[in-house]
Amino acid sequence: MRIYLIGYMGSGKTTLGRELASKLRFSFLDLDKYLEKKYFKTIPQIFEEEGEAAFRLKEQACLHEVSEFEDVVVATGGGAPCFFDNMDVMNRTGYCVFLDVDSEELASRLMESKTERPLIKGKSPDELMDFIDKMMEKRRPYYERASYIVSGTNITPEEILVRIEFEHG
Ligand SMILES: Nc1ncnc2c1ncn2[C@@H]1O[C@H](COP(=O)(O)OP(=O)(O)OP(=O)(O)O)[C@@H](O)[C@H]1O
Ligand SMILES: O=C(O)C1=C[C@@H](O)[C@@H](O)[C@H](O)C1
Ligand SMILES: [Mg+2]
Repeated sequence: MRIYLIGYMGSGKTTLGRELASKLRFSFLDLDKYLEKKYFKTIPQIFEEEGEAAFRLKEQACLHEVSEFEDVVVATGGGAPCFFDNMDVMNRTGYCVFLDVDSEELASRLMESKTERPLIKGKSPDELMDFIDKMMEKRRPYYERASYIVSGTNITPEEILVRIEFEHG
């Protein structure tokens, strides 16, 4: 059994993923952290030294590995569902949950921690909102291929569990 949390940067994948895993007594895995450990480099370093295309290939390789782990909640990278066969892999090997948080809320959360996220580094609040809106438009069709979509500014792990248990017993 595997649960994949997908959604934009700041949607709460890491925060909710940890809580969900602890409730299910599953392990928790953050795909970004897994990648950094595997390649001995931080994500900002990979973006800077090798470019985004190289990062996406590494991300795909990590997802393929993780898709064979048992009883795990995986917080994916924000862009992971939108590249290669990643969405197919997740839907084939587990339950995929899209955390659908609106851009205003995302921008306010990300303003506090954007230095660690290379795609949004250095943006003003207005630039950030605009950037998120444009990117969400492109990403939404991928995200919406998830088995479950949960939305709002205060998504709880219980809400996700209820959806999964209700539909799968
Ligand atoms: N339900 C929530 N309500 C309010 N704030 C939240 C909620 N979930 C997460 N946050 C806050 O939003 C920020 C981003 O959360 P988190 O790191 O879990 O997102 P993420 O989806 O893992 O982002 P990334 O894709 O960049 O890894 C954190 O500061 C976290 O405390
Ligand atoms: O939204 C994205 O494309 C990204 C999100 C982060 O989780 C990291 O995977 C990386 O910074 C790229
Ligand atoms: Mg995260």
